[in-house]
Amino acid sequence: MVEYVTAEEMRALEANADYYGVSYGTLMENAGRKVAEVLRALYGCKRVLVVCGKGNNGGDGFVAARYLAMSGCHVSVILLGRASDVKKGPAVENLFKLRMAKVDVMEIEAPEMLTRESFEACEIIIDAILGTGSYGVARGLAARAINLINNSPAIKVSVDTPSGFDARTGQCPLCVKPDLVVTFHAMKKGLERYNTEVVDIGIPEKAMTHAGPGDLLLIKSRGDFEHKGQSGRVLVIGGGPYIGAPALTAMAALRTGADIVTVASPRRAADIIASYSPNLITYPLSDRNKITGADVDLLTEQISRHDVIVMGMGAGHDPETLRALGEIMKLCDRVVLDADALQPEMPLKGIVTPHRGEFRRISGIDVAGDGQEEAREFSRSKNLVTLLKGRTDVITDGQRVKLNSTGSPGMTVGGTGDVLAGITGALYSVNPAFEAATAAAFISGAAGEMAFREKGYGLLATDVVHCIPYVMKEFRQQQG
Ligand SMILES: NC(=O)C1=CN([C@@H]2O[C@H](COP(=O)(O)OP(=O)(O)OC[C@H]3O[C@@H](n4cnc5c(N)ncnc54)[C@H](O)[C@@H]3O)[C@@H](O)[C@H]2O)[C@@H](O)CC1
Ligand SMILES: [K+]
Repeated sequence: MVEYVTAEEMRALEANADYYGVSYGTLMENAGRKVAEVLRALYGCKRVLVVCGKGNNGGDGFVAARYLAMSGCHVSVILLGRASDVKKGPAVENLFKLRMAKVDVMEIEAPEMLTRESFEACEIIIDAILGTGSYGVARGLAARAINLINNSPAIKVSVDTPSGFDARTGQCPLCVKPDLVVTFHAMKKGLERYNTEVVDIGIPEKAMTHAGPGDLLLIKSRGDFEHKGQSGRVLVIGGGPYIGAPALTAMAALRTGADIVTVASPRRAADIIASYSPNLITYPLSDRNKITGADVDLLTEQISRHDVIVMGMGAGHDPETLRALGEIMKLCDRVVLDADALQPEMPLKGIVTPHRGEFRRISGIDVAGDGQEEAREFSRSKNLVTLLKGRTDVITDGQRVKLNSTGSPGMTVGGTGDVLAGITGALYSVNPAFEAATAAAFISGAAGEMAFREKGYGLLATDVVHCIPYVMKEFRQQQG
């Protein structure tokens, strides 16, 4: 079976590779070198014209041109724009290296500079105009260059995708008609119709198996939405014997970007939580001290008004409370279940976030090794997503499995599990369960690492909450 990656998944893999030590620059170097190698092996050292765009696809073209020139081939380069239009770090660096290697680069400042003659005086054209960053129909200089390339008798080799190919849709209304596509890492949907060679560019195994910043690129969060409420409404149901736990969950959900977070708690807890922070909306339940059967009807409307319910934290295990939690669970559709809501007799669904002891309680299984197989089988049989917490977290929907190894030793302090549940709830309110749980595990651990750098073993769960927006901002900005 052919393994496909989408343009978004490729971006995520590249970001994870960078995080796990193979930089964007190294990936580009490998990509360009591989194109030059394939071309030399198939066609020998002919006169080559490399047509480069301003993004990273063009960057690959600069690298390929340098390698071909170094191996003695006659190479010239057309850049569709000015050198100053090349903005992305690795592409800028490789344009510089190309100039240092004394390869002629012609900067195209106006459409008239693109003439038929320049595309006919070569035997091979490397098409490095647009890659996976392309969307919609090719425009401007790119469109003109694509037409001229297609009218040239030269052999055409496309870098990663034929320019003009929209990797999001697999559509190609106006694109280069290549003799060969050299695509990176894995097949992209729609490329089957071309003569395509897949080459390895050194994305490390860990970038695929482990959560990383790339997993944040696969989810939506605040900033991807325009109106209030669109970034998610989360209802936290918990509290009773413990009061801080649901408050931490709610604060974490807010810091992750949820628009509206409501905490439904027994009255005593609700009053105290309301006094913690003006950011928290509380919904007092019927009893003063614990969640009871009388709350089931009371919560029906609240549940319908929120996108995701996060429940269990701080509720205690009074039998009446557990019975009520089970009944409330039946009313929920999208739900994150933690702590006291993790009981074997409950109708578990959505995302469960057990540590190993809780996992034993709900599955009857004592995890021996890394827990991957046990968690996967449990998720498959219950049709839910498991986020099994540990030194290395396991996230699985029964089919896919991701590991997460962010986190710090200081996170053994109480309350960090409540924080993770809150992050998970906020992301799940606007994303699919598996992607939300994976990104949540990464963010929670990375926030814990940041808090540990600042506070060492004195870190508190509230410090982790404080760091959530910083890590989300940092990792979303770091893209090649
Ligand atoms: N991110 C990375 O580090 C790596 C990226 N790689 C290469 O980078 C490519 C993706 O790079 P980018 O994300 O920079 O994107 P591209 O280089 O594919 O294109 C980006 C540029 O094209 C413009 N554009 C988009 N659609 C257009 C259209 N229809 N008509 C005209 N212009 C259009 C955009 O405004 C942007 O300036 C991959 O295909 C691959 O070749 C490889 O170097 C491996 C490493
Ligand atoms: K291309």
